[in-house]
Amino acid sequence: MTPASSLCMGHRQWDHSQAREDYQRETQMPIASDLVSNGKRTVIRQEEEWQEGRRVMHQLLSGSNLKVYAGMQELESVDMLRRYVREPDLWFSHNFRYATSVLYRIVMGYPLNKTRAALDDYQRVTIEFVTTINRSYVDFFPSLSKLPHLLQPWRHYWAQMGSFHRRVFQQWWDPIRAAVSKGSAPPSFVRDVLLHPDTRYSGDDEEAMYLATSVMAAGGDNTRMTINTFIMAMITHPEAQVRAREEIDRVCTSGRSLRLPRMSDLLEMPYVAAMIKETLRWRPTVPIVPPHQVTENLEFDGHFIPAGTVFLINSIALSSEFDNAHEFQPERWIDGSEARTTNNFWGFGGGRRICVGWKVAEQALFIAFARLLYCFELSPRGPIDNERLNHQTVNEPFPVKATVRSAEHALLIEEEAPKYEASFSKFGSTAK
Ligand code: HEM
Repeated sequence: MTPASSLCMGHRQWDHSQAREDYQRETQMPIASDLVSNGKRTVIRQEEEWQEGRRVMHQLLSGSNLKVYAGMQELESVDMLRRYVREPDLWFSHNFRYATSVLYRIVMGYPLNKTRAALDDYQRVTIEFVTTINRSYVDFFPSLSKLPHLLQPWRHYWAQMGSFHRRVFQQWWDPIRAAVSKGSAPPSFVRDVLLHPDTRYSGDDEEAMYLATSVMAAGGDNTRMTINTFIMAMITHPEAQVRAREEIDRVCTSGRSLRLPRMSDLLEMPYVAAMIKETLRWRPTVPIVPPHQVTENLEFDGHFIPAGTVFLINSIALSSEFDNAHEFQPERWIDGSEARTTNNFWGFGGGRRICVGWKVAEQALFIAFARLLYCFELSPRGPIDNERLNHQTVNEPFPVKATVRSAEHALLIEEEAPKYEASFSKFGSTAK
């Protein structure tokens, strides 16, 4: 991959370019892909190896599956709200737990029954991988990886990181694999799609492990970071917080009767829906999408782009094209398509490689945003620099005060909690 020049295409033609669906990744990344990912993390796999995984992952976008996932997301969000009430200072940790639990239920089928140490390892793996992409000069000049190993002093460091990631994945995968083989696994992406005989997935056990854990990691961590960004937006733009809450109150509060927002409220809450795009525009969760490659000659906006051209989607540049780009203004997206998150929007990438979990993410974010705002006032608990999101830290990234809005809201959360507990204890353990 050799980016030779830079051409700013802008965001306005996004739908046009996306519709061509002719992007693939043929770019080699000897560090991020080969050494750190054993060549098997789907998001940076090359076209041919990637296709089989993508065929299988498409099930994540099916309407009937999304309904099941919505139930899981509603359930897990109740646990998140309860944790916010009990330990408000650990808000960032509750966001992480919610995002990870949702993906664990979807992919592996179980509620999140992991120890703190296992969760920390898992988060470290994800953060390490994400910060590896586009980081090493070897990935920009892949021919360096053809040098004799003795002349590649960087190899050892990255290979060790890759071994650690593989070990952690194995610890998460083995129990699920065993439960599926024994016939005791609950419904999940792994049981019902990936390892199901009808799917005829052609990868071996290791391929399956990387696919399942890639989906979990890509989905969980991007969702976590986006919720953190949303919290930052709320504490620095109180007017947006008030406006969203008014919209949610209109739907969920009637006199003294309260109910939690539901997934089915999405169309009734255009401002909250628009917050999804605006959060991802304001401070993009994936600032630079992994490289794409044009597979046929393309005439685009007066430019000729030959087949084989490698290009990057630079989310930060696209985001800054807007009026008042540094302001958080969800209303800029209210055009009737605010609830369809990939319409005219690049935050989930594009073309054939577009994020396969964007609908899962849309649901997870909507329910988290709406429920957090319905139940909590969010404000800064110290000085804030809204450009420092500190996504890479496992500690509090910026100081936040989350205050439950009233005793009635706290009670509502407690009343919903037994449903979550029941779903957890059915698996032989209780929520910690
Ligand atoms: C706010 C949350 C999310 C953001 C911002 C996000 C963003 C992205 C981006 C930018 C890409 C690369 C697309 C491209 O190359 O054009 C991607 C790929 C991917 N995402 Fe997401 N994503 C999110 C949530 C999820 C969720 C919830 C899942 C799983 C359910 C998921 C699974 C994946 C996978 C598996 C890939 C690789 C797809 C492939 O290899 O074909 N993501 N995501």
